[in-house]
Amino acid sequence: MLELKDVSFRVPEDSKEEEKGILEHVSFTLEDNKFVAITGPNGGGKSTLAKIIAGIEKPTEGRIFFDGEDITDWSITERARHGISYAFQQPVRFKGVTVFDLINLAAGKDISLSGACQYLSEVGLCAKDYINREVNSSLSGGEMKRIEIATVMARGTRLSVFDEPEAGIDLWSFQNLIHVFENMHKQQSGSILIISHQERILNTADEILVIADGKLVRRGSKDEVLPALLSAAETDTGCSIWQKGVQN
Ligand SMILES: Nc1ncnc2c1ncn2[C@@H]1O[C@H](COP(=O)(O)OP(=O)(O)OP(=O)(O)O)[C@@H](O)[C@H]1O
Repeated sequence: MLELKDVSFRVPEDSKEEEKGILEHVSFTLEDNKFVAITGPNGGGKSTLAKIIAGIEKPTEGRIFFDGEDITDWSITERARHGISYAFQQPVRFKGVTVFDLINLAAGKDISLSGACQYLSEVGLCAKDYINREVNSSLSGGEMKRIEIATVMARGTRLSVFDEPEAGIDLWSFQNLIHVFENMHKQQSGSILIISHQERILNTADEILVIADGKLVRRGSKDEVLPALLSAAETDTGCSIWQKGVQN
């Protein structure tokens, strides 16, 4: 379904003529109906990779294919139209738009109030308290995250990319969030690519990719990757755990 071929993303270094490599020669394929988690140290390049897949950033090198078609030069809108959804690490707010409008817009067709409320309930929000609220700064970060996850569910696209959906979500809601992703996966309504630092989310994945220092340093099933990450995390600190415990 999705294929990244030798993708790099470089930016000019401040006050230098050299370039800084944020992502370096990343290649992988993502099959239909798979749940893939991307993890790795802070600043490793995970969000940049997600943005490149969604079309928010353009790779400086390499190509991206979706169903065999080269989508590297496609805009976010074109990618969304062809079935790629993206949930931001820090969701965008829309003044003057209600939560209902946003879910309705995401669904791409007129849905009933109860249909929209169902999505909110699934992400642990009391629908009647939120459905008519404006998507503005009065909503907390955790509420925004959950509303955004509800909109991605309403879109029901072939590939849903979530950037740290757990960020800012309280512990109780986090348990429910795990079920949301488990259910999405069970329903096999598309592929899920999720950036996460949470063991429980990584545990739900069919496959884990580890991105460190801009490179794909490890890829495998959770049984292959997770034990190495966890044991390294117990005995080590800092960036080296990602390199040491996870090398092929
Ligand atoms: N456009 C840009 N210009 C300069 N530096 C950038 C740019 N985009 C990303 N970076 C840098 O690239 C590195 C990777 O950022 P990215 O947000 O992809 O990391 P991450 O793995 O998602 O981190 P985290 O786990 O903290 O969310 C960071 O050091 C970031 O500051």
